[in-house]
This record gives sequence, structure tokens and C-alpha cells, in this order.
Amino acid sequence: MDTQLDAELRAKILVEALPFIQKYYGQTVVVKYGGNAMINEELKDAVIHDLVLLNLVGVKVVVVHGGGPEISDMLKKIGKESRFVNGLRYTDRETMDIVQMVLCGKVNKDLVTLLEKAGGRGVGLGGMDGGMFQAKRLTDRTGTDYGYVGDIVEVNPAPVIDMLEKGYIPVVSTVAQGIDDETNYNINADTAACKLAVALGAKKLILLTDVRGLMLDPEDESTLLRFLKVSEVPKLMRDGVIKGGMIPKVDCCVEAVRKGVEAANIQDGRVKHSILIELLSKVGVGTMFQ
Ligand SMILES: Nc1ncnc2c1ncn2[C@@H]1O[C@H](COP(=O)(O)OP(=O)(O)O)[C@@H](O)[C@H]1O
Ligand SMILES: CC(=O)N[C@@H](CCC(=O)OP(=O)(O)O)C(=O)O
Repeated sequence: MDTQLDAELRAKILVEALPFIQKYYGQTVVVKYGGNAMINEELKDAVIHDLVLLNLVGVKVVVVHGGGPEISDMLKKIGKESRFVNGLRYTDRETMDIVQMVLCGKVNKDLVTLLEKAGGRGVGLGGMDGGMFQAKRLTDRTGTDYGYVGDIVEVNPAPVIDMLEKGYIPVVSTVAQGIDDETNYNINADTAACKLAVALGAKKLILLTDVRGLMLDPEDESTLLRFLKVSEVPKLMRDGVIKGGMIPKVDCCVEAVRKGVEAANIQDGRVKHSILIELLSKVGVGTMFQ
């Protein structure tokens, strides 16, 4: 890591940042950290340091993590291919066990360790802890079977609030307690981040991904949409601009804003310190929904 560059960037941000620190001081910011944005170790280090810095200046930071690629790797090791239905992992019982092991056991604890090593105070929570996420089996109008994929019916943010009040950075895995079955359920991390942001009354939701944001043409970065009113989204959906993995992300941002989160961002986790740049500078990155 180029520590000199990092130090200069941090110093510059801190000089410009005062009004932004005041804006977010004591406020909750939920960051969804997706598996694809975790792959590069240097970028991961930058994300971790951004989270610690925000916590130090008094922002209540909550991390909701994914880990889709790690789950797929582990399934491959036991000879199982991953299958996705409408962007969601088809989750049979054996897959559910692997999802829980990888998300709650591996990815969550690795992130907590990194936060601690960077001088922060991280604490890992599974969505089942303290009944944080309660879910029933997901069903949709078409009757599609997703296996043990859950539909969150209730969020209890109390365990997260308790940890925030004690100064910790809560790191949340997206496994939910089942209300209608003996099993836990697998929840898409974007969806879980949105529900938690709403329940916490967060000021901002940031979805870190591996594209620059929402683009009119996904092949052309110059067509990035910087700001979008949620009322403009239905037309973009109808016109087919928003496709594939972007659909659940945009839906999450729209739901979060409609339910009281001041702004939601889809932004590039490949841009070093993109969280700090978005929150604490005039520049901003990605697509902001308001
Ligand atoms: N209008 C669009 N702008 C940007 N990306 C888009 C758009 N429509 C579809 N996409 C696709 O959505 C993908 C992001 O979703 P996904 O791969 O599920 O992200 P993650 O793994 O971070 O959850 C992009 O890689 C891109 O291929
Ligand atoms: C139901 C469902 O699809 N769950 C996801 C949970 C992890 C996730 O969302 O991870 P990313 O954000 O890294 O994609 C999965 O099993 O892959």
C-alpha cells in the first residue's frame, strides 16, 4: 500500500471535511460491502481504514457484508455448483449450512479482525442474533422456488443500536432466523442492508459494488447517472436501462429513500477510499438516489 499517498489524501480530506463531519456526526451510515468488492486486499484495507476513521470522528457506522463469491468457492470445494434464480442463490439445506458457515464464520470474523487490527472496535453479529432479521420463505407471484431464501418480515435493530452506543462498529451477516420453519434463511445482502438502514433510521445507505454506479449504458462509464430522484426510476426500469444485478440494488435504494433514509448510493468499491470521498468531500462518487 502507498502509505504516503494515503496520508496525503487523508490529510486533504480532513481539512475539507469539517462541515461533512458535522453533517454525519452522531448519525448512522450503513455500508453494504459486497463480496466482489472484497477481492482486492489493498482496496479492502482502504475500506477498513475508512470505516475506522468514520467511527473515530463520531459517525455511527454499520457494515452489512456479502460474500457471494466466497460461498460459491466453498460450494465448489465440496463439489456443488452454484445456481442463481433471478439473481438469488438457490439455497437447499446443504447450501444453507455452507452460507451460514462462510458468512457468519469466515467473512464476518475476518472483517472484525481487520477492523481491530486497524485500531477500530468491531463486533460481529449474525442476522439471527437477538432476532435481528426474522424471515419467512421467499415466494413470488410466479411461484418460483428459491429454497431457503428468506423474505424479511421483521427487523429488530436493538442489538446493532446497543453496539453503536458502546462505540463499536457492528458487522452484520445476512442470515435470518426463520419464523415459519426450523431453519435459518439466506438473505441477499443488498436487501438486508436496506431493511436494516430503514429500521435504524440511517442518514445514508452506501452499496459498494464493482461498477461505477448506475449507467445509461453499462459499457460506457461516461454515461454514469450521478443523481437520481426515486420518482425517475420506474421509467428507467421500463426502458430496460436497469438490468440484472442492478435491479435489486436500485430497488433497495428506492425502498430505503421512500422509507426515510436521506440518500442512498450505489458506488464503486474499486475506487480507493470511495466511502470517505463520498461522505466527507465535495466530490462524491457513484449514483446518489434521493
Ligand atoms: N444500468 C446499469 N448500470 C450499471 N450496471 C448495470 C446496469 N444494468 C445492469 N448492470 C449490471 O449490474 C452489475 C452489478 O450487480 P452485481 O454483479 O449483482 O453486483 P454485486 O456483486 O456487487 O452485488 C454490473 O456488473 C452490471 O453488469
Ligand atoms: C439469497 C442470496 O443470494 N444470498 C447471497 C448472500 C450473500 C450476498 O448477497 O453476497 P454479495 O453481496 O457478495 O453478492 C448469496 O448466497 O450469495
